Amino acid sequence: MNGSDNLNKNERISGRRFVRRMYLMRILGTLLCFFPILSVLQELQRPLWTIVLLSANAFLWPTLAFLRARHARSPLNSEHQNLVIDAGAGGLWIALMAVNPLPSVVIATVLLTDRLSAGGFILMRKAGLTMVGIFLLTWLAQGMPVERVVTQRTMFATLPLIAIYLLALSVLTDSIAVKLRMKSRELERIAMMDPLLDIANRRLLEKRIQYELEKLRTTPGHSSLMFIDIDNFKEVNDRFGHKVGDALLVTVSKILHVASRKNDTPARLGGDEFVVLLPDTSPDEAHAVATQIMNEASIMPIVQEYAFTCTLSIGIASALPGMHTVSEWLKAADDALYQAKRLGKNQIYSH
Ligand SMILES: Nc1nc2c(ncn2[C@@H]2O[C@H](COP(=O)(O)OP(=O)(O)OP(=O)(O)O)[C@@H](O)[C@H]2O)c(=O)[nH]1
Repeated sequence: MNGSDNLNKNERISGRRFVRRMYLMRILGTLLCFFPILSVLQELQRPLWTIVLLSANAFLWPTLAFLRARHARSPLNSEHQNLVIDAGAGGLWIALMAVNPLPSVVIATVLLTDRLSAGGFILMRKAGLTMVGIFLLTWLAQGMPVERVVTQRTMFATLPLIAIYLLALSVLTDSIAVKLRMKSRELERIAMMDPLLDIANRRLLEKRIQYELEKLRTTPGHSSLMFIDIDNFKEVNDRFGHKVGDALLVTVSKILHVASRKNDTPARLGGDEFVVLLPDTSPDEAHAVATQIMNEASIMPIVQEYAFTCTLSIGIASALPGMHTVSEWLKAADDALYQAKRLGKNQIYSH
C-alpha cells in the first residue's frame, strides 16, 4: 500500500465518521423542524401532499441521505451534497410556510450555521444560494404569500428546535474542537521528535537549552551538555549496510534514554551525533553519566553479531557564567568532542 492509498483510506474513514455524525444530527434536525413546519402548514390549510412530503423529509430522508453517502465513492462529497439538499428543502418549507417569521428565521439560521460548522464558508454559501433559489421558485409560483402572525402553538413548536438543536450543535462543535486540539498537540510532538528514533530532535533540544540558560541566569548552578558521536560510523554503514547503521543509531538512542534521568534531554542532532542536556549536573556527575553510557555502548548487541566493536566519543561542557546563547554552549560541547576524537576516540573529554 503506498502513501496515496493510505491517504485515501484515512479520508474514507474520516468521511464515514462524518457521515455517521451527520446522520444523527439530521435525524434530530428534521424531527425538530417537523413540528413547527407542520403547525404552520395546518394553520395555512395547505394540501395533504405537503404534509406527506414533510413527513418523508423528516422520517425517510435522514436514512436515505445516510445510505446515499455511505455507499458513495467519496462519502464526504456525498454528505456535502446532502447538506446542500437539506438547505434546498429548508427553502421549500420556508416558502410553503408563507415566510412565517419565527420558524422561517430559526430554520434558515440553523441550516446555515450547521453548514458553516460542517464544511466552512464555501459549503455555507452553496447551501445558502440553493436555499434562496428554491425558496424564490416556490414562493413566486405560489404568488408570494406572507404570513406575519406567529401563533402560540407555532411558537411552542419552534422552541425545542432553538434550544435542543443549538445545544446539540454546540456539543458537536466542542467535540470537534477537542479532537483538533489533540491532533495539533500530536503534530507539535512529532515536529519535536527525530523521524527515525524515539528521541528529541535539534528543535526541541535547542528550546530546552535556551530554557536552561535562562534558568541559570536567575538561579546560578551547574548544568552540563554532553556531545556524543559514534566512532567510525561511516565504516559501519560501508561494511554492514545502512540498515545495520540505522539499528545502531536506535541502540545508541535507547542507551541514552536509559542513562538519562527525568529532567535530562537526550536528543539527536543529525547523522550519528547525539546530545544530552543534563540540568543541575556538575562536571563530575556528567562524567559519571558519560562513563555509564560508554559502558553500555561497549556491549552493543547489533554490532557484536558481526564481531565488530563500536565505540563512542563524548565531549562534555558545563555552562559558564558568560555563556548566553544556545550555539555557544553547543559549540563548547562540540569542541570537547573534537578533543576526544583527536586524542584517539573511544573516550570522554570534559572542558
Ligand atoms: N545508517 C545511517 N547512516 C547515516 C544516517 N545519517 C547519516 N549517516 C551516515 O553517518 C556517517 C557519519 O560519518 P562521520 O561522523 O562523518 O564519520 P565517522 O565514520 O563516524 O568518523 P568519526 O566521527 O571521525 O569517528 C556518514 O557516512 C553518513 O552517511 C542515518 O540516518 N542512518
